[in-house]
Amino acid sequence: MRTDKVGGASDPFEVVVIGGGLAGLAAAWRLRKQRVLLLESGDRLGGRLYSQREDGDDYWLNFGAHLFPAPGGVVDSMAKDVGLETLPITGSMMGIAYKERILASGPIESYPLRLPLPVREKIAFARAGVRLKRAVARYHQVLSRRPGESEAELRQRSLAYLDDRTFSEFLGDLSPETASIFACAAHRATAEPASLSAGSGIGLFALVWGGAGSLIARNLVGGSSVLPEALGRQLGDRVRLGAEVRRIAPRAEGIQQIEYTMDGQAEVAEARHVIVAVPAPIAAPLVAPISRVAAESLSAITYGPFLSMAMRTNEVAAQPWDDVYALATPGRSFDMFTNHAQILRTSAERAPGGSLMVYAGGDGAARLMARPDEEIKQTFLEDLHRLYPGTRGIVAAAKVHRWKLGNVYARPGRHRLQPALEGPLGESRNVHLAGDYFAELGSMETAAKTGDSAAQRVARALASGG
Ligand SMILES: Cc1cc2nc3c(=O)[nH]c(=O)nc-3n(C[C@H](O)[C@H](O)[C@H](O)COP(=O)(O)OP(=O)(O)OC[C@H]3O[C@@H](n4cnc5c(N)ncnc54)[C@H](O)[C@@H]3O)c2cc1C
Repeated sequence: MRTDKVGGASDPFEVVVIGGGLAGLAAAWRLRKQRVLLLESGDRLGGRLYSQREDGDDYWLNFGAHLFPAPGGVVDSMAKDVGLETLPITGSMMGIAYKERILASGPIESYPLRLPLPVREKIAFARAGVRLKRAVARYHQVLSRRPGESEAELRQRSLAYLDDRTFSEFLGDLSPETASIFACAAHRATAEPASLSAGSGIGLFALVWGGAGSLIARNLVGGSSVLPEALGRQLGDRVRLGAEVRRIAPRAEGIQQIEYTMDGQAEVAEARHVIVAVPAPIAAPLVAPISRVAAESLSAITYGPFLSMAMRTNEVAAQPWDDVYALATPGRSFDMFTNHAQILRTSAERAPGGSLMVYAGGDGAARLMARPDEEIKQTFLEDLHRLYPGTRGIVAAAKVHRWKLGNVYARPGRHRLQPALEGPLGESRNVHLAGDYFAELGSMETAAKTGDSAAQRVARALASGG
């Protein structure tokens, strides 16, 4: 076993970051002028940001997160630091396809009237919609930041909002048809309405209806992976890929020992601070020797799966989905249809080809992801052709990706887990958590923000000799 300090020097690393998703990257990026090492178990950076682009192709395949937050946040600032710029999405983001009808324009309040539902269903759907709209308005009111309130305090209030019941209980009795429409929305959080907390379900709609300033309103030309790749290039040898951390343990006062494997070899690094930026179920056993209570909270955090299929298409003419960015698709094998070429449809002349993705979340995704790739492809493609018959014959390539830990979601009672996760952990207060699970719904910005906050804490401690 090799013990790695700083390039052979006798001092330990100032900080080791575990996990190269956005949370870990934000931490490493903030601390790039320190002696920092980022350990990532996979063969690429980005975690749940994952896109692929063939050399010379204008289009990219997208498998994971793709909606970037509005300017002004941590993700935006990192992107700008490496010379990238996200662009506002101009296509429809709130479309819905139900049975044979596709609604991709007009006020959402009009959807219940325009969907092919029996009159009684339209009324029930409209009623639930009004309750939800009111709850979203209240959510924005209640959760606007109070003077002097810290991020952690705001998070705690946000997690506690309507955390005593499920989203199903909040929605009340719905017929199976209307319930399937709301279930499709909950699947965007990888949950079923009966397991999602009411506050979380309302927060999801607040996000989706959030408009241009929302956490999910922009795109990165070239694909989401362009950002982690650019950060990785600049971080250079501060990053180790294929480095799977197995254990963290206090070695001496103020020093943590990080055991990992790389290229089949056992390795050890030592560090004054450790930022653990891996999903909660993976973080739990890692921090157990340092904080039992944090490990227990991490183990109780819930994730659901996503199953995505990215497709390169080879159409030569304009298509009915050209102006659509995202469409909810209740009642199908997938819950969402997204058009990743939409951001490129800026000129009057429409370039041939395109890139689409469909994905499922929640119980349906869990069932289907157990099947072989070919069966998943066939199931998704048949449904896609029913949705847009024009897709028949133009799908040149389709690739499936399984996200077992697709996204984090809050169950009722979630806010009680939070205090154990905030702030430095352990006797030496030098182990820190970061990740999207700090919020009731995972997002790029939460991940990056928590990584950045942990890094700022570390920078302050190092500056004062800690
Ligand atoms: C299909 C899909 C669509 C999504 N859409 C959006 C969207 O449009 N907008 C949005 O804001 N969010 C979206 N999300 C959520 C968003 O991707 C996540 O919230 C965010 O990227 C999480 O970042 P993270 O750094 O916390 O975790 P991750 O991205 O999961 O990063 C954790 C990293 O740790 C590594 N790791 C794990 N174990 C170890 C170990 N033992 N040692 C070393 N490394 C380890 C992993 O390989 C991974 O790279 C989506 C997610 C999915 C899956």
